[in-house]
Order: sequence, then structure tokens, then C-alpha cells
Amino acid sequence: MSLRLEDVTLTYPDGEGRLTALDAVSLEVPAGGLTAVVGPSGSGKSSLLAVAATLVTPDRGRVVVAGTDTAPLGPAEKAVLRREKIGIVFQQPNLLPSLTALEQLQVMAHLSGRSPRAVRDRARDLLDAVGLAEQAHRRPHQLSGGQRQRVNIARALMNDPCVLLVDEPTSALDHERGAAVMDLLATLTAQRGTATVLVTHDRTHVGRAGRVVSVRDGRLTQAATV
Ligand SMILES: Nc1ncnc2c1ncn2[C@@H]1O[C@H](COP(=O)(O)OP(=O)(O)OP(=O)(O)O)[C@@H](O)[C@H]1O
Repeated sequence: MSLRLEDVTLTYPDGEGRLTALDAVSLEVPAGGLTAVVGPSGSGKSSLLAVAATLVTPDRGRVVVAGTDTAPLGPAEKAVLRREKIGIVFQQPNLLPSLTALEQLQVMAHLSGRSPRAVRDRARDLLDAVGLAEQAHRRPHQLSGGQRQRVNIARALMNDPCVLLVDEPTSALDHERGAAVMDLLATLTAQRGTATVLVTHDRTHVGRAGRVVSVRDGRLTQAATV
């Protein structure tokens, strides 16, 4: 199942007029595909993620998540779609300080209808997949920045999303850890078949993505297969 943006335009109020943050953007990411969106500050990367996440409604165009056109959906329906189909990895992990790595994942599944045992098993499997099986019972302050980002990624996969949206995953990490997180995202995307979009201003590690797209002044200017 894929993610598709069709001719998406998004504007914000700007004094007397409107500022165009996204200008007729079209982008398709297939299941199992990892697309990196690169661009300078203010180019529209966060706006693109927010629209893809259905957190912001575009002025024009369509966002299709796993075959569902999101345009006709109301706020409650979008919230369900987000919970069931979309994983979001924010730049800052926003982990709850008092919870262990395992518990951070478990709380994500409280509305999933799965048994507590199934939830715990899935959380353990995911921590294993991101290389943190040994750290399952540590709290955020007992983890490194790279490890916190791994918990963040594992947490976004807890509800088995079709679409994974990742905001600047390597900006707080040194070169080696940044490369490792990008490798992990590429591996998880292929293994789990998510349609993954990551946005970044830093081109250092984007070679690990299957496709790189540039955004500038709200327009996709170039697409290249790496
Ligand atoms: N809520 C808002 N209201 C008005 N203008 C906004 C709003 N959010 C973003 N903008 C403007 O829209 C444009 C695109 O912003 P966006 O945050 O998408 O860029 P970005 O590429 O993510 O930047 P950065 O890398 O600095 O986070 C910018 O000109 C920004 O000033």
C-alpha cells in the first residue's frame, strides 16, 4: 500500500495575502519504497510531511493513503486513519521520561484491541529489530541520542503502519549514528513494506534512500533514483 500526493497546493495566511508553502506537488511512494525529500530551511519539507500525515488539509489536490482518498474524511476519521495506517517519527523523540523503552511502545497500542501479551511481544520484536533488545527496560535518560531515536522509530511502527513519515532523523546525531539510523530506516522499509518518506536538509546520508527528491520554494524540482 502506498502514499500518493496529487497536485497538492498548501498556502498559509501571510499579512494581506497568502504564502504558498507547497505548489502543485505530486509524489508517489510505493510500498517498500524509501523516498528522501531534501531542501533548504523554509522550502516546504515540514509542510509536505504535515499534509501527508493528514494533520494539515491542502487548499488543492489529493492525499491518498493506502488507497484511501483522505479528502472526504472528517477529523475523527482522519484520526483513525493516522492511528491505523500512518507512523510518524518526529525530529525530537518526545519520549515519556518515566517510561521504559518497552513501555513507550506498549502505550501506542492501547486502542489497538490486541491482548496485552500480543502487544508486549510485538514491542519486544520491534525493539529487537532496532537493536535495542538489551535496553528494553531503560528509561530515556539511560539511553543515548541514537538509541532514543531508535525507540522513536520502533514506536512509530507499533501499529504496523502502511506509511512511515520521518522528520530530520539524523539531525541530532553524529555521522556514524546518523548513517546507522538511515540504514535502519532502509532495512525496516524493505522488511515491513512501508511507504516511507523522510525529510531532511542534510544530504549526507540520503544515498541510502531509493529515491531522492528536492524541494525548493514549495516545488519539487528534481527527482533522482540513487
Ligand atoms: N503555520 C504557518 N503559518 C504561516 N507560514 C508558515 C507556517 N508554517 C510554515 N510556514 C511557511 O511556509 C514555508 C515552508 O515552511 P516549512 O516549515 O514547510 O519549511 P521546511 O522546509 O520544513 O523548513 P525547516 O527545514 O526550517 O524546518 C516557509 O516560508 C514558512 O515560513
